Amino acid sequence: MSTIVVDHLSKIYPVAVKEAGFKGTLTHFFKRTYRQVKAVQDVSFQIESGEVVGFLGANGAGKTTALKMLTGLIHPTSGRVEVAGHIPFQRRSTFLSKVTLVMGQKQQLIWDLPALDSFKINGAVYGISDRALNHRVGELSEMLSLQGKLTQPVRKLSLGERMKAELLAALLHEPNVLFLDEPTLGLDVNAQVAVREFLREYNQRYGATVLLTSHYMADITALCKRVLMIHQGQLIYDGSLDRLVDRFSPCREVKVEFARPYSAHELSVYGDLQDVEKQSARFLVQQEGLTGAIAKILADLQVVDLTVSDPPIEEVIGQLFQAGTVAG
Ligand SMILES: Nc1ncnc2c1ncn2[C@@H]1O[C@H](COP(=O)(O)OP(=O)(O)OP(=O)(O)O)[C@@H](O)[C@H]1O
Repeated sequence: MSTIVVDHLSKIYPVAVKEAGFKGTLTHFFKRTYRQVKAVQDVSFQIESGEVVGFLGANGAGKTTALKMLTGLIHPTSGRVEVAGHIPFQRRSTFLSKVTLVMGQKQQLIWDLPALDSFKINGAVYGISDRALNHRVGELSEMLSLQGKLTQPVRKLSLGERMKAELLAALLHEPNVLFLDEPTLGLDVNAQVAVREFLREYNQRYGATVLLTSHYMADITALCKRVLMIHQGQLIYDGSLDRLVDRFSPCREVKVEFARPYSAHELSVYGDLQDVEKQSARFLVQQEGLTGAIAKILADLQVVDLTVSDPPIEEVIGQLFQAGTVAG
């Protein structure tokens, strides 16, 4: 059974336009003109109970807007959304008790209080008994390896511990539909892995349905078999991650530091040049040509350091769009 049903969903934001200067301010004051930002355009998909789905798109593609409509924070301009059998924007308590939204860049825990105190406040808001709350905190803090960290003020926790405590707070009411917007944003690699492992275990233990956005491809590959890809508000891909990667010959990111400066013109023959600074450069190189490209860079140029990594997901997506390899 589909837990999430999105049917021809659109969101248009009216944005006031103001011309520069005093005249512009005066005109704006008396008669406002608006332009329309089509943040989400005619998007349809369904997510089955227990699925973990990655929601991909470059900055400004419309992911957060879609998540806000799915959680009832904003009203769609048109189309229909149903989550766990509810219309989100009605904000019924039966709906709110089933879903949670975690935004990596926003925090709900109170900075100067121990996380445990914030949990008690959340518990009261959701009407969770002390006994049930203690049990839930014990279970989740064990899964998140947070024991002993919940009685110190949140400001004293590391970023990774704080994100885990944020997750704990967001899951106290036992939601089974999780909307996660960049849950690993800014975390170091170990903390990213810990959060990922937790999400996998939570999904398996509680059969939770998860829709996840992340700029870290590793989050998506570790957790999601299926991905939705949104571009300029439109859904351009809905299918398996494997098929997406198969369809696009993956690139690697090659960062090089040189002993002397080279011009962009000189460097452009070694790969798809992304940035050049004084004595460093960053390329995207197709996987199959990687060894040859590195050998040529090392042979031709005065290299001090060279690293190869996965490119940021936005660039992978950007490449996909440029190459026109992803069709609707
Ligand atoms: N409240 C708003 N008013 C006007 N325009 C908005 C508003 N919120 C978002 N937008 C615009 O809608 C578009 C989609 O934004 P959204 O935040 O949904 O993208 P996103 O995919 O989540 O991006 P990011 O990865 O950068 O968070 C962007 O052009 C953005 O500027």
